[in-house]
Amino acid sequence: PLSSSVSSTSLPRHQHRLLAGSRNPRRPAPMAAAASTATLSGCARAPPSTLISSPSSTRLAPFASRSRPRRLRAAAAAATLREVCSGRVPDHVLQRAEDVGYISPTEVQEQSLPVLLSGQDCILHAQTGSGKTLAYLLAVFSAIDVGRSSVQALVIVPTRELGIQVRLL
Ligand SMILES: Nc1ncnc2c1ncn2[C@@H]1O[C@H](COP(=O)(O)OP(=O)(O)OP(=O)(O)O)[C@@H](O)[C@H]1O
Repeated sequence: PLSSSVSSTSLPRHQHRLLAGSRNPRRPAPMAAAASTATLSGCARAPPSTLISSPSSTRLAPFASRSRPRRLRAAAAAATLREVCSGRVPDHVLQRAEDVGYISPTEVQEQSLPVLLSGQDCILHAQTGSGKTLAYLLAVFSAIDVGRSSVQALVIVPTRELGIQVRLL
């Protein structure tokens, strides 16, 4: 149930999509789907997908400058990352995030985490290096049960290089 205004082929490679609990098993997730889990709360009756689109995403830089992380707009956020996650992300995950310096959310995180953590489908549309990966990983951590040994979330990325980056984060 993706937003009908966004087709799976019209988005550039760097965009990530989070499909939180597909409600239609006959409709496969698009190739660019970044993560999927069947255990997000409220997924069975979640409203249609939300498209989070950072204004800066319409001004894509040349490929050379997109290939390295951008300076993040984190300091201007009103709430801390911990506050935005509002008790839905395990404390040890937030503590680890703070230990490595993730105190304030980036713009795309600030906008998307309330939606993601409520269990809704969400498409994140923002420049490379804007913090999309951490946003959907926090949503995954809020949904999985670390006591279970079965696979509960799947992150699919289009290149091996991106897979390594996600794993490092
Ligand atoms: N809230 C934050 N505070 C500080 N640094 C952050 C924050 N969120 C992410 N970062 C760092 O910013 C860098 C870019 O983030 P990330 O890889 O999540 O961006 P992205 O939008 O997913 O990029 P891409 O489109 O290339 O996959 C990473 O090095 C990450 O560690």
